[in-house]
Amino acid sequence: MNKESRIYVAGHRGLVGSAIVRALSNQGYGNLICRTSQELDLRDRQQVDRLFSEEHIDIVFLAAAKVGGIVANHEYPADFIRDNLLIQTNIIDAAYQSGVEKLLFLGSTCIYPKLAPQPLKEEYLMTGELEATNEAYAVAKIAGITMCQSYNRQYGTNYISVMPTNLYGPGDNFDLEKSHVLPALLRKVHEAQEQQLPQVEIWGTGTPRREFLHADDLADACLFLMEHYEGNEIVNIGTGEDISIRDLASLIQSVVGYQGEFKFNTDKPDGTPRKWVDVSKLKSLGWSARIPLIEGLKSTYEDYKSELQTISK
Ligand SMILES: NC(=O)C1=CN([C@@H]2O[C@H](COP(=O)(O)OP(=O)(O)OC[C@H]3O[C@@H](n4cnc5c(N)ncnc54)[C@H](OP(=O)(O)O)[C@@H]3O)[C@@H](O)[C@H]2O)C=CC1
Ligand SMILES: C[C@H]1O[C@H](OP(=O)(O)OP(=O)(O)OC[C@H]2O[C@@H](n3cnc4c(=O)[nH]c(N)nc43)[C@H](O)[C@@H]2O)[C@@H](O)[C@@H](O)C1=O
Repeated sequence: MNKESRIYVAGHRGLVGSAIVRALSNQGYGNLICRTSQELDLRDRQQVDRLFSEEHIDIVFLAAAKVGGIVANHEYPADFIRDNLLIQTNIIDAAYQSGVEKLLFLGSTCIYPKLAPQPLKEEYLMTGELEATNEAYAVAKIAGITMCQSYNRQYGTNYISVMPTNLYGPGDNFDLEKSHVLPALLRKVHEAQEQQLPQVEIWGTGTPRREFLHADDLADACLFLMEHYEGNEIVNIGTGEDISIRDLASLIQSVVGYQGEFKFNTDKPDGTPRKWVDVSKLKSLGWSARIPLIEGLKSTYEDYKSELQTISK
């Protein structure tokens, strides 16, 4: 990858894709190719082939996917497996057919078994049963990883796969039914504060533990790996520190300045008990996360409030 490379960021309006575009622009990569889902439906192979034949793409960041929180994954498994298999298969194969130099595929730490030993090492892939709430999504991600590895072996391509932990940041999805926990709790606590509500509902027991990485750190890691890593082995991306959902809620409470209480709705699923990421491979390559959770929460909350102001104008 060099500063003249023609770089396609699939999913450039999403949480991850927009952070990758910011990072590429900040580092002087000027030839960026982007399409919204309205302009190009990545589930349609003909449309994908047309993009690759017209744009002479050198590099691909595959950050387009159907993404959602625990309940969305659980309720719409068919949509998650179909859309993700189509999007990633179309892009990976079109990239091969058109001679793309290098591609980065975004997986997720949900590919690891539900009860894998902690912290999650890359070698735990396919060593046990997946978490039921996101099995369909995880199977699609595992297919994407295997597809990249198989193309590398058979066709000599240079495709890498990264497994980020739970992400957050500006431009996240704040829809209460479909989003992940961090944006959902920021919104719920903010609205409870505004409306002076005494309680905020938290799904599940509050005991599951998750690791949260800011999207700008993730994007920085993706660029670093595209510049410095080649290989068939998957690479975890995280901070190496996790937190319980209950403690995350308390942290958000302090950021928003909310005085009310939390009520735990145990009719909602907990999901995987823990997803603590082993980041030793990434560290040994020379990269570590920089944005502390509390700082990332504060800036994401400020961003959320400015978005609300823009919408209300
Ligand atoms: N968010 C997280 O916590 C984590 C995310 N990841 C992975 O990172 C990647 C990006 O996730 P994230 O940024 O959070 O997701 P978002 O939902 O924020 O963004 C996804 C993007 O994909 C695009 N997209 C979806 N369907 C189509 C389609 N049919 N055709 C064209 N474009 C489409 C959307 O485009 P448009 O806006 O134009 O509609 C959107 O910009 C995914 O692979 C995800 O699995 C991994 C671990 C954690
Ligand atoms: C990134 C990752 O994201 C998903 O897996 P998940 O980590 O379980 O995601 P989540 O952020 O939705 O929940 C984390 C925890 O938080 C609890 N929780 C409390 N209150 C709310 C709440 O209000 N909303 C949500 N969404 N969760 C809540 C919730 O019950 C759970 O215990 C998959 O898409 C998976 O495929 C994937 O890759």
